[in-house]
Amino acid sequence: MAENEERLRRTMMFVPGNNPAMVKDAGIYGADSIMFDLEDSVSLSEKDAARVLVYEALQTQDYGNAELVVRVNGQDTEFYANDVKAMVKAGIDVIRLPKAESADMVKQLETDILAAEKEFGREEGSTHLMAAIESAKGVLNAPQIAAASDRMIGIALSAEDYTTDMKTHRYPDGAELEFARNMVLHAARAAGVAAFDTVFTNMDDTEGFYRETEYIHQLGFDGKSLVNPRQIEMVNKVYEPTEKEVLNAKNVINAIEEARLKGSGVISMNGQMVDRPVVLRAQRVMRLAKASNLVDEEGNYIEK
Ligand SMILES: CC(C)(COP(=O)(O)OP(=O)(O)OC[C@H]1O[C@@H](n2cnc3c(N)ncnc32)[C@H](O)[C@@H]1OP(=O)(O)O)[C@@H](O)C(=O)NCCC(=O)NCCSC(=O)C[C@@](O)(CC(=O)O)C(=O)O
Ligand SMILES: [Mg+2]
Repeated sequence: MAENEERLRRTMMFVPGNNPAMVKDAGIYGADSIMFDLEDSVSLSEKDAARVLVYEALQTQDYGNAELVVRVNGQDTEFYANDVKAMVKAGIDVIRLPKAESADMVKQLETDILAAEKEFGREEGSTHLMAAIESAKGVLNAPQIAAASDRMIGIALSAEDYTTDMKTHRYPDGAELEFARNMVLHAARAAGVAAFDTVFTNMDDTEGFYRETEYIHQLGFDGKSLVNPRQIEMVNKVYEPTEKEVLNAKNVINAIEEARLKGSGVISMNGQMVDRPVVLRAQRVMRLAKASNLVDEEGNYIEK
């Protein structure tokens, strides 16, 4: 990936940290981000074993280009400190803080990561972090949470815990999540970090999964947290640009490059004004097209 190119994070798949087969094979499904879980999918009696299993896997397995994330246990647990230390030592890309409710919690994680980087000789600042918003308090503090650290890559809505906190549960139309989704999304965008929608847990409801993914794609989320590899291809399908969108994006990028050579930042293309926001959208379409193998190295659409 080029230095300044924004990483695509359409799919962030949870992998229970106590399941050796799933941990070993997690790289074969093509998720943009693999998220090893040490928190709620791991029973209390297996917490230490899961940490060791994930640590070993990070030393020995090849997960290709996937971003590697670990969801550590909460800061109020006896496992949190050892989780953070072990994962920083292993060289994890991102630590996901569950049940984030304040900027102070994020700053605490930042402090703990820095201490571990120093202790284990990791480059300072090389470990990134993200926060999961799982309660009313977390939603209301989402703007401060998202902006709390330079290491922050994104915030995620966690609807299972959130709906429990709100004394409701999940409904097919998602009305109970409307406020939280919009808060998380706006907080992320205002802080310049990624926004992840929540997991969808009914593996057999393909229609419901597509409906929810199309909705959050329309809102502007970068992607979703997932619990099963079968969901990856469905999300990628929803985020895949159409041929018309790719051709238009390519034309926009060509036209603006020509205009810049002539010293102009705004042009008209087919009667439509093309300026910076249009160019940024076109660049994102081209990144998505590349990830879906719709274009060649030069960005030309590959006819099927
Ligand atoms: C759901 C199910 C049991 C279904 O099992 P099934 O057996 O029907 O799956 P199949 O499709 O038949 O599996 C076909 C092949 O894929 C392999 N495979 C399946 N899943 C895989 C996977 N995840 N990673 C790698 N490999 C996988 C499998 O081993 C098999 O491999 P093989 O035998 O070789 O063919 C299974 O997927 C699973 O355990 N998921 C993870 C659950 C989990 O992590 N929950 C915690 C996170 S949520 C949470 O905490 C709430 C939250 O906190 C969220 C937030 O914060 O966002 C909030 O508050 O909202
Ligand atoms: Mg949760």
